[in-house]
Parts: sequence; C-alpha cells; structure tokens
Amino acid sequence: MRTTAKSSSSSSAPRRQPADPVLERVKGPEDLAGLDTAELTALAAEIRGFLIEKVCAVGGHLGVNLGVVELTIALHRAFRSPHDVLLFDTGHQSYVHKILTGRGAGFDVLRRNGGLSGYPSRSESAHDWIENSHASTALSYADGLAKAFQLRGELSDGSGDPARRHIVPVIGDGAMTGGLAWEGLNNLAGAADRPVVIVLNDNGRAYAPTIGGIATHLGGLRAEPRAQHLFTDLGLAYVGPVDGHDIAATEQALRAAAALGKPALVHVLTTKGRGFEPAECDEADRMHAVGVVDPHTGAPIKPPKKSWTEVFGEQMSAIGAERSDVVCVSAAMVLPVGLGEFARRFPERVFDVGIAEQHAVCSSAGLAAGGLHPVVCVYSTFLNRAFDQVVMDVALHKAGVTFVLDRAGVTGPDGASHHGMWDSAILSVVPGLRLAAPRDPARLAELLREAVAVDDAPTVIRFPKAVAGPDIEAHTRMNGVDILYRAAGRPLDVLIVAAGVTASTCLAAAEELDRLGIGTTVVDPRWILPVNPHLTHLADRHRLVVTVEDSVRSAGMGTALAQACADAESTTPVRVMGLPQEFLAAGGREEILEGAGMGVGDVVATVVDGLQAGPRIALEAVPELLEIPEVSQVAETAQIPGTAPISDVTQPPGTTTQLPETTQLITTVRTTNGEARQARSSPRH
Ligand SMILES: Cc1ncc(C[n+]2csc(CCOP(=O)(O)OP(=O)(O)O)c2C)c(N)n1
Ligand SMILES: CC(=O)[C@@H](O)[C@H](O)COP(=O)(O)O
Ligand SMILES: [Mg+2]
Repeated sequence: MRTTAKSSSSSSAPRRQPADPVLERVKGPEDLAGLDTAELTALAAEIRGFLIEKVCAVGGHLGVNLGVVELTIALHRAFRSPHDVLLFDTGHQSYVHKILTGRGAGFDVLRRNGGLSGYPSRSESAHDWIENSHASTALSYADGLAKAFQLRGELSDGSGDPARRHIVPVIGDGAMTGGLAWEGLNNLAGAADRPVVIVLNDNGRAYAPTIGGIATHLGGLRAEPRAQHLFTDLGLAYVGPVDGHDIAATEQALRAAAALGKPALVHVLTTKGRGFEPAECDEADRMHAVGVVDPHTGAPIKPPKKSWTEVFGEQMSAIGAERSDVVCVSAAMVLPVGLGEFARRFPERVFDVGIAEQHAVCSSAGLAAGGLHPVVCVYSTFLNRAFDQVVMDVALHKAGVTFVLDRAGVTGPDGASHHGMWDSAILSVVPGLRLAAPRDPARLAELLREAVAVDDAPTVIRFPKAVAGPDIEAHTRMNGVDILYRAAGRPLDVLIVAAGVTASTCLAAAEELDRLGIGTTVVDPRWILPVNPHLTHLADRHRLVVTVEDSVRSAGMGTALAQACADAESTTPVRVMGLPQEFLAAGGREEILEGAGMGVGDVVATVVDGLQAGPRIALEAVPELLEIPEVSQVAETAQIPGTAPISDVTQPPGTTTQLPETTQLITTVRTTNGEARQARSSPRH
C-alpha cells in the first residue's frame, strides 16, 4: 500500500476551537470508535491546537508530538489499549496518547513536581506499560511481552480473537540507529509464531536528520517502496510506507499488519512539528523540545542566560582551533550538547554516530588508537548505557578519550530517568579514570584543557543543566586543590569539600557557619576522582569533613574520600552529602536539590550536627597534635590572601572550640612519628 503525504496546512498560532469540540467528547480511546472522518479530522486539529497552547506555556516535547497526532489516533482506533499493548519508544512522543487516555487536564502542570510526567508513567495510567525515555528499548520490551503472552496463551495470532492481545511498539527512525533496537528486532524477526506489530515512525530526523545506512535505506523506501528492503529479508512482513497524517490510511495499515499473524513492520511517514509553522521551519530540530515559548512565533519568552552547555561549546571550539587532533563525537545530539560552533568551524572533525552511545565510546577508543583525541559529548544519564565500553575499550586500553557529561546532577523537568546522578558512582570504579567537576566557567575552560592533554587514560568533565554562574576565584591552590574559604582567626573545625557547582552552596554555608563561630575551610578539589591525596592531609587537620556533591551519595567523591581517610588512618569523621539512592521526580532543579537535602541550610545543619557528635579534643591533653609536621607544611603553602594562614588559626594549647554541648572526648591522633594513638581529654561542659 502506498499513500502520498498530504501537504500540511500549518498555523503559527493555536487554532480557534469549534463550538462543540470533539476533544471534549473523547474521555478515553473507546470514544474514538464512533467518530466519522470529519470528526476525526477536527479532533486532530483540536489536539494540535491544544498541544501548541499547553506545551508553549510550560515547555516540553512540542515538535515531536505535533508529528504523531494522526498516528496516535489511528493506533487507538486500530487497537484496544490497554488490553493491547502500545509501547512508545523513548516516550517523548506520548503526549497525544496521554490526551486520548484521559490525561489532558494534566497538561497545565506538565513536567512539574507532582504533575503530569513528560514520558509514559505507570502510576498515571494503565495505558502506560513502561516508563521509558532512554531510546531504542521498545522492541526489546515488545519481545519480552510477546514471549510472556505466548506462554500464557494470550498473544494475538491474527485470528481476531478479542481475548488475545496485540503488542505494538512505536519506534522512531532515530531510535532505530541504536544497537539495542537491532537486538530487539533480531529477536522479533526470528519468531514467526510471535506476531508483533512494529510501527516505524519515520520523520527523517532524530533532532537533526537521521544519519547512517538506516536513514539512507529508509529514504530509499520512501522514494521507491517496492525496492528490495532489509525488513522483509530479515523475516518481517512490511506494510507501507503510509502517510502518517492520513488517519484512515494509517488505521487501515495497522489493522492489515495485525491480521497477518506474523511479525510485521508498518512504515509510517510523518512530519516533525506538523501544523505549527515555527516548528516546521526550524532547521535545527523542528522544535523537538522547547522551554516556555511564544505560541505564535515559537520564540523563547525569556532571553536565555548563558548555560554550561554554551560555555563548553565556546571552549571546545577554541580547543578545536588550537589542536587539529581533537575530534568530537555525539550520539545524535550535536546541537543539544553544545557542539554547534565546533561543527560549523570544523565539520570534518565532528562525528554524529546516531543514538548509539555504546558505539560512540567504542569507536572513540578506535579514534584514539588512530592518533586522535576524541571528546565524547553526551548527557550524563545516557553514558550509563556505555559503561562497559568505558571500562573495557577505553580504560583497559589506556585510550586518551575525554568524556563531556552535560546534564550531570539534577536536571529538572524530565524526571527520574534524566537526572545525571549516577556518573560519579559508576565511573569511580574505572581504573585510571579521572573525573572533574568545574565549579564555574573559568574552571570548565581550565579542566577541559587539562583533560584533553591526557593521552593515556579516560578523562571526564561533568556539569549540570543550568545557567553558568559567575567565576569563583580561589584564595590559593594547594597541590591541585583550590582553597575557596578559610575562616580567619578561627580553629580548623570543619573541612567542606565541594564538588563542582556545589561550591556556591558550600560557600554560603561557610558564611553562616562563621556567624555561628565555627571555623570552616571550603575546598574544591576540581578533579573529584580519584581522591587527591592532599585532601586526606587536610582532613587530618580538621575535626570534621563534610563532602558535598550533586550525584548519588552512596558511591562517589565523598565515599571515596571517606575510604581514603580510613586507609590513611585518619580519624576525622567524614559526612557525605549527595543525592539519595532513589529515583528523583521531576521538578525545578533548585527545588529538587532542596528536597534532597542539598541546600545551604542542610550543609550548615550537617556541619553543626557532625561537630556535636564527633570527637572533641581539649588540646592541652594532646600536645602532640601541635607537633604534626604537616600542620606547619600546610601553613607554608596555604596562606590565603586576606585571611590568616591555617597554622595561625590552629587552636593554641588549652583552648577548645566553642560549641554549646557536652561531647565525646576520646579520639585517635597521629603523632609526629606516625603512630596512631588514642588521646583522652577531660569533658567540657
Ligand atoms: C539512549 C538515548 N540517547 C539519547 C537520547 C536523546 N534523544 C531523545 S529523543 C532523540 C531523537 C529521537 O529520534 P526518533 O526516535 O526518530 O524520534 P522523533 O523525535 O523523531 O520522533 C534523542 C537523541 C535518548 N532519549 N536516549
Ligand atoms: C527525550 C529526550 O531524551 C530528550 O529529548 C531530552 O528530553 C532533552 O532534554 P533537554 O531538554 O535537557 O535537552
Ligand atoms: Mg525521527
């Protein structure tokens, strides 16, 4: 079957709603059955108007969903969800599905804390079988479900038995560039007795036009549907290509595929951004996803401030001009990761490999072996997929590959799957790997250059989805550790170790702690993993260490430092602050950080609590403390302009830090000859 794409009548503003909107009559997918052709056409227009109005107001995946309006209506007419299983790959195109399954009212709080998720969500609806957002998974889910339903006698066999279920994964052409999709396809195609209806939503783009042989092949099928094609060669029935904006034709194709009783692929052609002129004309990505934008022009409402992504893009471009051996690798996200300028200036040195993070990493090991220095630019959450390649193909081979992880830490509206909170944990176990977290734009520039200078190990730079704040100058740098704050005239009560952008929170906390009379030192190790050995020396000099990082606290910089301190027989307690080992919901970045106990007040409270709970030494009882040689060494190197050197603020004999409560008075100290010794002092009341 072949249909011709209708020309789109696009608008640049929400359409006026008719007096008796069809959409209001559609409370669930079952209400679609009774609609005639004119009503279905009106419904599609109303849904488009709804999407433009709502998504422009709150932000979200606009162009993506405008492209699947008719396809989603056809899917819900051809199949009986949730009895039949609709699986939206990546899940960013599920807005129309949400509208048709009774969730339209939630769009005012789309992607907000407690609001409607931007992706399928099982807690929202029985119509959502999976809650994905990482691409290329739907065919594997479909394969597993088909096997389960077959064993349970529930899988459709094409006979039309209403008790049996169809499984219908909907996957984009971009997602088809991911290796996992082909692993799923291989299994589906090899099981002639497990009919699954694969819907390939081909709009020719991921963000940018889809790359590689698959894209070429799909383009060939668009031009000449009767051409030899690999889907039938693999064993799948092929239906299409069909105009995905023609509801009747698409529904008919879906029904035909379902009746075959064997695995089939329906090739549906759609236009990303369909019906909204600013999106249809947007060369970059057809307004794939937007912030809050004008519903008429598509222009951002607030002029965006310079983001970490932009700072990185500028620096990367400058490095590209300095070093002809530096190349960049992106997994279908050249513009979102900030490589636009680099790509414009050095097009031959940017490789878009498709949505293929594993391949991005492994092929970068090849680029390094070939004498280049690759910089792999991905969102933090998507690196999870390529962990094995980081370990085996980069680290084991001592390949000089730099990873730049955008969207590290709390991201915000995309919710649980998109927070880049696992990178430090998984990378902390990779031998030889160095991980840096810049606290400000100047450090990003500096660390990126340090990273690309390493040619015998993986290096990683992580930064968040946020506005890049002002530079925070250090008072001094000691053995690679930046000393950001040292309370003048106060004892060495607490060492706060700030990872990357948590520096500003820690500095605000230090000022508050100063008001409480607590002697605080704030340092930024810049390279947060592996642990800089100097940190354990600094830890030794303080009564308490508090580490702060915007990644999961159970394994990262803090736990590594605690372990290093224990290995060095330091008795200074280490309190680790970071994100809980939980899936964090959507919301504003600051809101989520506060909710996770990562605010200024939380740092202050942790310090106060730690000092109250930890060991206290009245120094007259332990005169050896003052003889520890490193103290004077620290004093030599650590003088901070405008503040006292660290040795000057070490407590003189006979003094104690003024904290309000009675505390434990036994501790182990290291003496000048390196012995660990238990020291007792009399309680202070
Ligand atoms: C593993 C992974 N890498 C990157 C992304 C980011 N991403 C989201 S949508 C998208 C493009 C998807 O293209 P396609 O599957 O064709 O869907 P379309 O947006 O065109 O409907 C990308 C790269 C992702 N979600 N998952
Ligand atoms: C679906 C997906 O993974 C991307 O579209 C992602 O939502 C983009 O996130 P940003 O908006 O942070 O670029
Ligand atoms: Mg696509």
